[in-house]
Amino acid sequence: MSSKDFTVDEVAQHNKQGDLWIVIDAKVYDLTRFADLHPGGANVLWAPGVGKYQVPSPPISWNALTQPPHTPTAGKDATDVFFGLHRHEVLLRPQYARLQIGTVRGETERIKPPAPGALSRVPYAEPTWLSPGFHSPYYNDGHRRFHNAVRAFFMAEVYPEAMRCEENGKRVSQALVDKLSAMNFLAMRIGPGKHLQGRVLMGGVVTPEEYDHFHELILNLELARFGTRGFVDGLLNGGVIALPPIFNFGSPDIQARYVPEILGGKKYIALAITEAFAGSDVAGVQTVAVRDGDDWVVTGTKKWITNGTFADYFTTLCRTDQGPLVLLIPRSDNVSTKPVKTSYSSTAGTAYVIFDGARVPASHMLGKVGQGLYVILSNFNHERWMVAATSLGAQRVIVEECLKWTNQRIAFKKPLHAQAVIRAKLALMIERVEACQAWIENITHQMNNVRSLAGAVVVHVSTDYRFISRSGRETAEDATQMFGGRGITMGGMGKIVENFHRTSPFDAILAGAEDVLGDLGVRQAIRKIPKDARL
Ligand code: HEM
Repeated sequence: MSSKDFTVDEVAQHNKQGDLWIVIDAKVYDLTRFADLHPGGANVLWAPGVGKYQVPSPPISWNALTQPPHTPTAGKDATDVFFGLHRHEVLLRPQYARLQIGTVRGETERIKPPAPGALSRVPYAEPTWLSPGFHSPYYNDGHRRFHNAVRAFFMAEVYPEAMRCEENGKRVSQALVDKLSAMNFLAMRIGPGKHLQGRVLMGGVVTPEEYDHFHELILNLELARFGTRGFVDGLLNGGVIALPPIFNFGSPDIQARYVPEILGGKKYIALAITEAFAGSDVAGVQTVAVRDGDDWVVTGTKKWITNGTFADYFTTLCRTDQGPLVLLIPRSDNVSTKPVKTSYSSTAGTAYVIFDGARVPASHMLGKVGQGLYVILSNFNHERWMVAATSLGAQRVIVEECLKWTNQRIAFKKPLHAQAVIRAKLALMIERVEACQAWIENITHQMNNVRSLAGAVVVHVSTDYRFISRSGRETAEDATQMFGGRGITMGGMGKIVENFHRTSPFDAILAGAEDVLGDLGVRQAIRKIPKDARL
């Protein structure tokens, strides 16, 4: 017998205070010294059925639903008790993994976390194009290769920092930005276009010519899988929304001077539109630009500016005596920022920005005087689509969280999903996420096939955006009910649901309030009703 191979009888003898072993999924843990340090307290570990090892019951499976009457397993072995109270990741943390002293003879572990980057096998946890047996008209093998590379890279390189920054509120590290920049992450997030020319994307897995909006959709959906909304916005979202006006309206000199260092991750940029004075009514901004010789002098404030706390440049909407104007304003002694504490993590760098007579040369105009609203509004559609994609990605993770949780949580002596009311909530969140996916893929296909988001597509982006953000909040509510106290607790079992419940309102506000956008979509549709259309 190997020293790490214990019989069931041996394990069962270590079942008292001062000598406590338990088995979780065929692995033997010595909790004797850990008991007093256990965050859940020591006494729960002496509870009947915990230290005393029993032959594990069959795993509670999704199929159990179809096999009534279900055999209750609560409290009969430490595996089920453990997974009713902790996420699997607890066992993988090095300080806890070392509590394992061996395995139970003749048994093998059954509960394995998917390998980093692997697809989830939980139903609905992946979009259908990634699910065995399904087909899609939108994705090809190149998209699959890209997806594999992105998920593996994100899980290995980005996920650990996402967890840290979401909690400690610090901005993304330069080391990670450098790694992302080597993949041309920010350039890819802006979408297909001339700015990709000559770049090696994701290590060369896709060429700039092949790169399309479905690649971009994949990036957004994968980012959302972290369940860290603040960090996702902190991950250079400022650049995603502030650079296009430079591409589309900046002079060649301005582009040559600023774009390379921003796409290279050496400098940061934010989009400065919203103010305490004006949100969805962008035309109401109060920040003023006054012409003084060859310069513009800017005075005013901006609020809720994503990445603003660490931005070097601001793509800024101002008013002038001849109409709205967008200026690229570098940080200077006359530009200051301070954090705005919102309900998501300050890793997003959300800022209050004060322009106090900031002077910029006229060469920094992005478009003409009077054209400012056009510059900004033409940028909004892409941002809305991105926010909708982020919301969708997060909703899918919530569906997976809820399916797993209701499968492993025992209440009233049955898995939670033995309750019809829980299954009804699951059905609703599944149908919402699949409808959102179908809708966004349709829009993405249109984006691949029109030169700019115009006419009918804009109508759809507006209503699509509203549908997805509303679905997100309904799913957040349902998920929170299923997780109970855990759904309102930061950290632990319900941490992803809690994060989504707290941050899903962002999806209904960023890039224009969802109600304003829904109304915009309907007004545009009304304008398009043929004059001779009658019932
Ligand atoms: C290897 C064994 C174990 C380790 C490493 C461990 C670790 C932890 C940790 C880190 C937490 C804090 C919450 C979290 O991060 O999820 C926790 C909470 C808790 N643990 Fe354990 N635990 C173990 C076994 C058990 C067992 C067998 C029980 C059985 C009764 C138990 C009962 C609890 C309870 C009741 C809480 C509080 C849960 C809450 O606040 O929602 N733990 N444990």
